[in-house]
Amino acid sequence: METIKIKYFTDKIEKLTYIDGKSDWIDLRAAESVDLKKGEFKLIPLGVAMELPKGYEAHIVPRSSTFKNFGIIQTNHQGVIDSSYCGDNDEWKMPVYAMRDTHIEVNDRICQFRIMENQPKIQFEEVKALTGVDRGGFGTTGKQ
Ligand SMILES: O=c1ccn([C@H]2C[C@H](O)[C@@H](COP(=O)(O)OP(=O)(O)OP(=O)(O)O)O2)c(=O)[nH]1
Repeated sequence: METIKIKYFTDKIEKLTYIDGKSDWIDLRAAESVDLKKGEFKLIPLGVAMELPKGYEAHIVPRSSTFKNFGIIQTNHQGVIDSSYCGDNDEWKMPVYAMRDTHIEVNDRICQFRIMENQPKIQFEEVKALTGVDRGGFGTTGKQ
C-alpha cells in the first residue's frame, strides 16, 4: 500500500477514491464548470495537487466515455505528472480541445490517472552502427 499526500483546491468536487478490484485507475474531476466552443482549447483544473511516493510519476488519460460525453480531446493524449510537480500550487490540469460546443459541470469525472514507477536512470552511448536486425520501417508487415 502506498500513501499519496493530496491537497484539494475546492470543496466542490468529491474526494478521490481508489476502488479496489474494479479498475485501479483513479477518476479525476473538473474543479469548475467549463464551457467550450467548438475548436476552443482550455486547461481544465482538476482541483488537486499531490506529493507522489518516491520513485513514482503519474499518467493521466481520458476516460473511455469522455469524448462521447463531452466531445473533448486531451491535447497531450497522455499527461505526465513528474514527481517534482509537488508544490503547494502545483494543481493538476487537463489540456483539452473541443470538437463541438460543450459544457462540463464541476465535479464531472473527465479523466483518470495511475502512478507508475520511474524508469531506470539512462545514459546514451553513441555508436556508428547497431547490431540488431532491421525491421524495415512503418507498415512493412502489411495490414492483416
Ligand atoms: O496533462 C498534464 C501534463 C502535465 N501537467 C503538469 C505536471 C507536469 O509535471 C508539468 C509539466 O509537464 P510536462 O513536463 O509534460 O510539460 P512541458 O511542456 O515539458 O513543461 P515543463 O517545461 O514545465 O516541463 O505540468 C499537468 O498538470 N497535466
